[in-house]
Amino acid sequence: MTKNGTYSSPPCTAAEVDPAYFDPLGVDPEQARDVARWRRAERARLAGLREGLGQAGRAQVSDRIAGHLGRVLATRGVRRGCVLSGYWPIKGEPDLRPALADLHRAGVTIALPVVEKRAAPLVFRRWTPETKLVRGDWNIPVPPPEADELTPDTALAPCLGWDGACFRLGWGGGYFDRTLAALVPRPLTIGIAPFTARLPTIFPQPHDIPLDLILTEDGVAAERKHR
Ligand SMILES: Nc1nc2c(c(=O)[nH]1)N(C=O)[C@@H](CNc1ccc(C(=O)N[C@@H](CCC(=O)O)C(=O)O)cc1)CN2
Ligand SMILES: Nc1ncnc2c1ncn2[C@@H]1O[C@H](COP(=O)(O)OP(=O)(O)OP(=O)(O)O)[C@@H](O)[C@H]1O
Repeated sequence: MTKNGTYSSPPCTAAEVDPAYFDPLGVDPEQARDVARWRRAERARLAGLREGLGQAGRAQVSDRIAGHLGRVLATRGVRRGCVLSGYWPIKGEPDLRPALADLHRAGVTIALPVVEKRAAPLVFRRWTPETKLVRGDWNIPVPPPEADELTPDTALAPCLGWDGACFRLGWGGGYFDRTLAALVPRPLTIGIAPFTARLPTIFPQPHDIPLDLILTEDGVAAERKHR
């Protein structure tokens, strides 16, 4: 600490030593509060927008995303023996469960995310079409505790909102960011969302980790060239 109360080394150093470390002192508290408030309002607006698509509109979005997913995964080398984490859709998220079942039949090992500890990285557990799910945190159906724990090499991340730099706005728990910060090597990450959930920017904060690509009903809508 220097005499004017600032630290003599930049706040990013700790995160470089341990990528799971996120320094709250690296954030201007006033700006962080403004962004948090804006995100809360955007989450409500985006959830309403998705609601407005109606069941039929959402089903069409889901089917079209599923149609693109196979090709994107094949291009990225996801095949038999790979571990892909999906998600069990909640609150109008695109429903890719039929695609997950198809991938399972094609020999891809499927996992689902589980909140086993609040404010901690997600755990991934094996799912097959025969798995009897149990109610997890936030009532999200999850594989039972005895299902194998896996490390995904590819992860699907449902997005409430997304931007052109591949940043994701989720439900506000920070779970995907914490998980990606802790996973070395980082899996290939694919954000899943309707195209209309696009934002000019999510005002990325130091803890936000961009995804590798965003897949919408129109196909790949954003992509990072360098991982
Ligand atoms: N289908 C699906 N499964 C998923 C996710 C997802 O986005 N979709 N997640 C993706 O990460 C994880 C669960 N994410 C969660 C995110 C927030 C809260 C939660 O309790 N939210 C509080 C607000 C928290 C806050 O603002 O600090 C709430 O709404 O009451 C729970 C789980 C894992 N599984
Ligand atoms: N690596 C991290 N370490 C500590 N806290 C983190 C980390 N990543 C995110 N958080 C905290 O989580 C909170 C929510 O983050 P954010 O608004 O980005 O959520 P989100 O990505 O939309 O949610 P989710 O991933 O659960 O859908 C923030 O207050 C942030 O400080």
